[in-house]
Amino acid sequence: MRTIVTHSGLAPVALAGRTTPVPLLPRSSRSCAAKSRTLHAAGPSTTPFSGSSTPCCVRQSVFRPSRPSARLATCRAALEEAAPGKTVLGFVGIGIMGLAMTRNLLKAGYEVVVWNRNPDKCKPLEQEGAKVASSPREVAAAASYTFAMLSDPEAAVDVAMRPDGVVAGLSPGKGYIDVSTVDAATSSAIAAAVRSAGAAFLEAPVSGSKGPAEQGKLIFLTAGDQELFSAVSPPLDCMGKAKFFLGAEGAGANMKLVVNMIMGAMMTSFAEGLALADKVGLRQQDVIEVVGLGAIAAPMFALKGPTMAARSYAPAFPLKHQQKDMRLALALGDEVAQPLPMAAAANALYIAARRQGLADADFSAVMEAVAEQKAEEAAK
Ligand SMILES: NC(=O)C1=CN([C@@H]2O[C@H](COP(=O)(O)OP(=O)(O)OC[C@H]3O[C@@H](n4cnc5c(N)ncnc54)[C@H](OP(=O)(O)O)[C@@H]3O)[C@@H](O)[C@H]2O)C=CC1
Ligand SMILES: O=CCCC(=O)O
Repeated sequence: MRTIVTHSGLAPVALAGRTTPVPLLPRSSRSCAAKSRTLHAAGPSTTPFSGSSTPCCVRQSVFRPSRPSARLATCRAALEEAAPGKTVLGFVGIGIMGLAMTRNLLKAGYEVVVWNRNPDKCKPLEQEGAKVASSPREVAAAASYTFAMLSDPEAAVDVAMRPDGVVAGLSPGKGYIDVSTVDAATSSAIAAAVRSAGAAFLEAPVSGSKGPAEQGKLIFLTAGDQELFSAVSPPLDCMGKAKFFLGAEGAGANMKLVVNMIMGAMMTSFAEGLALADKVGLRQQDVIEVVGLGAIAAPMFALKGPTMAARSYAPAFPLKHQQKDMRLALALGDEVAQPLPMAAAANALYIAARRQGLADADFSAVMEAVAEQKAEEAAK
């Protein structure tokens, strides 16, 4: 597992529901007890709990308000490194990704307590040894570290903060790791609620889809409490091939939105290319092969091209989630006055595909919106 501890020089913080970059004050970092595989890629990172007894990899000053933060006041319990046979893990949100990720934790020998809104989705995991809880609170109360993989910001907030939600089951010494794709403000709000319960928070959205989730080859884009990052590194390593610690919470969410915005626009461009090729009598299979041999070759094109040519869209990454990510990325661009015209055009196509009833199909079904648009244009 590749581990990278880095930071961007700007720590995203949520202010009045917005994500605002705050400059980090430069200071030399010092490395202590760093894991041998930890690579300090780009300078210092943020300091985790000041009162923690666990050594951190890097330390630095971060601009903070003069009032002591809730984080420093409440999060003092040391976090134990997770280990199979010793640590109980929780997982809420057993969808496409949650199912595959939990399976890898079970395979690694962890005791796992799970919850899903639709309890039927927990049944296969129960047969594989997971315990099924009746609420998110029950999961967090039973587990040392609880992971969440939920659809969108609304679901993430609800599962964390409802009366029988995760936060109600947390206490000092526990941690909450939200691996859902959400915006930085949502993540910061959840982080504040988690810390007010005395627990630690890590946002850890993932790059990689159903296949990498099944193969334990996800890429974790984490930020938040670095001590929790260290404590849950063993389970992260069961589920992924690389993990980044990017600084204060918000940085992981923003990184994920940047990556998925690029991916979403790449997919629409690819779909347009396939549609145009078809219109001018080229074989789509030939286009896929030519693209795969040149400078714009991409694993995504190789994986999705043949099924797009066959107009078959079994969901690995549901289109409604890709459209949500485009929406969140555009909102982020709006906040920081960054024009994103390509992403905006791509987003319109994902919206069109949703209107065609393709929200639950794979995001490559945006092909149908492209083809439809071309047909409409031709009819004009
Ligand atoms: N699929 C992929 O390739 C990837 C997805 N992601 C991100 O991971 C997250 C999950 O994706 P994925 O597993 O594909 O999606 P799914 O649609 O398969 O799963 C969504 C999960 O969220 C739960 N959920 C939705 N709304 C609520 C709610 N209001 N209260 C409680 N639970 C709720 C669903 O419960 P229920 O079953 O009851 O509906 C389900 O467990 C998303 O944020 C997505 O963007 C990130 C990387 C890759
Ligand atoms: O959020 C979904 C990402 C899908 C992928 O990285 O392949």
